[in-house]
Amino acid sequence: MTSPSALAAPPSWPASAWALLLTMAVLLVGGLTWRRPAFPNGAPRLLKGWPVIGSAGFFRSRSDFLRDGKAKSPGGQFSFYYGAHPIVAVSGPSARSSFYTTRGLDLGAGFAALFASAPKVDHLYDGDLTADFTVLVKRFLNKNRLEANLHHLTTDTDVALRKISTLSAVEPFDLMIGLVYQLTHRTLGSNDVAADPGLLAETLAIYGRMDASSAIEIMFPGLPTPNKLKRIWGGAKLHWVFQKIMDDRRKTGRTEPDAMQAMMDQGDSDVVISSVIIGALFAGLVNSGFNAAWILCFLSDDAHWYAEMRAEVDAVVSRHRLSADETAADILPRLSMAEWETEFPLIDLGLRDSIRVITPGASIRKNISRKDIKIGDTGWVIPNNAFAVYAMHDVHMDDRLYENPTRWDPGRYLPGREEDKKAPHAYVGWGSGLHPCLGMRFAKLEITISTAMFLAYYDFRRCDKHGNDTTEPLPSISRNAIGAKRPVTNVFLKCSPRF
Ligand code: HEM
Repeated sequence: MTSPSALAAPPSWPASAWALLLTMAVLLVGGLTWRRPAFPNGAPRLLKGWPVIGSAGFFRSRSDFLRDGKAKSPGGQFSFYYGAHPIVAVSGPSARSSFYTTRGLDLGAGFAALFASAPKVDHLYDGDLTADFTVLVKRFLNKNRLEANLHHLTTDTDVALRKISTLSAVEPFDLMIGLVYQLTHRTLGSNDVAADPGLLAETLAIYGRMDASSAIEIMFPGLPTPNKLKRIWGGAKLHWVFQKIMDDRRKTGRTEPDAMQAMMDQGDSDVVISSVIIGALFAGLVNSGFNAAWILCFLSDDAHWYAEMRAEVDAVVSRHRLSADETAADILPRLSMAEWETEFPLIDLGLRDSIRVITPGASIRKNISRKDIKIGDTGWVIPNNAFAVYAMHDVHMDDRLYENPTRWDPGRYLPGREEDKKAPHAYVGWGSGLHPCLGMRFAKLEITISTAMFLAYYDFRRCDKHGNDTTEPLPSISRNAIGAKRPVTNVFLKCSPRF
């Protein structure tokens, strides 16, 4: 038997430490392997991955991993493990239809388990966060609320655009991500944050630090990984900021016509309110901010669509002008919601194709139906309790549907081409089937406003970081990322005022 003094003796410590580590590793491997459910016979062929961690490529280079796996597998369907999670990767038209339309394939459960880059608040919350979030987002994004809030969107955009320096190069991603964050607070968050540049910057920075999802955290959901601790800390810090605002409102009796107040008035707890706001801001940031900026980049690279969309905006401005001395800044904020939604069809197509081109990654579901689910007519199944993933590129980059698919080309949706209608669920950029995006109306509204006002206020062209003209092609898009990203190198724009 080892005596206590022997344990304390310096030479024996490294050996004991190694033994302890080894034991932990064996327990971890054993535990994981033991917990891994086996794929039943009807599941697609299992792709062999690493022991314990499984197929790390799903995390490191998702698009390549799913493309290669499809190419190597009979019928394009395959199974793999990611840590303890059994996952079936589906592809092709028939599999896509069943992925998007089968009840029992749950979006929230898939997202919760295989995504880990949002601030984490669920440890504070004992209800069904996903279900509550969905109900509240639907409530706050209805037409009347959006309409009542419209003046904030145009005023905030006006203020942000007027701050643009016409002397130096403008980096569109910081500009648009900051603006979208502010507009999302106006609509689904707190006016106190939206109106305070300091609070906006402080809280936006917390999301910025959360950009990277952690492979280890997803593989080993029980471990307190640094990423998980960072997300918990981020969620807590955001909650404290929002709680302070709510306390102040209660103490002073001050009210605001915003989502935070509406939830306070109906008696939601502070944690529910923070959780909904944090989730909504995250949904806005990961998609809307990037698209708002990418559209400007694509326009700066495409003289035809730049001229067409600028003319569309100018025609709207002329149509609504009441006197000769009015500028676009006087006219555009007067537009009603219906006018914003119907008078900019080309900007809408620009956004549609931006989403198709820049959104990498995969849609995720979990089979919670308690039985195996058939993958279309492929003959394979998604086993009960397994996850299913569908890579967006499988359809969006299919050159049998989309001509020259990596090119941004809003004209591909116009009558005569209508490439997105060539097959069922051929466009999944706003979701499809059972899970259309619940934020689409708001996202379209804010991106139409930011793009139209940018085109109305400035002429712009690509430049380098010193403001000199450049003919360099647009930098490429990180297709292997898990969500939308900035370009791999910075893009800059030189802006000249139009009035
Ligand atoms: C350009 C901006 C946006 C794009 C491209 C986008 C895209 C999508 C897509 C593709 C899905 C379906 C995901 C899947 O099938 O796995 C989705 C779902 C969803 N989106 Fe968006 N989204 C955007 C903005 C927003 C905003 C601002 C919100 C507001 C909070 C939001 C809230 C949601 C919600 C709650 C769902 C889940 C719907 C469900 O569970 O059925 N989205 N979105």
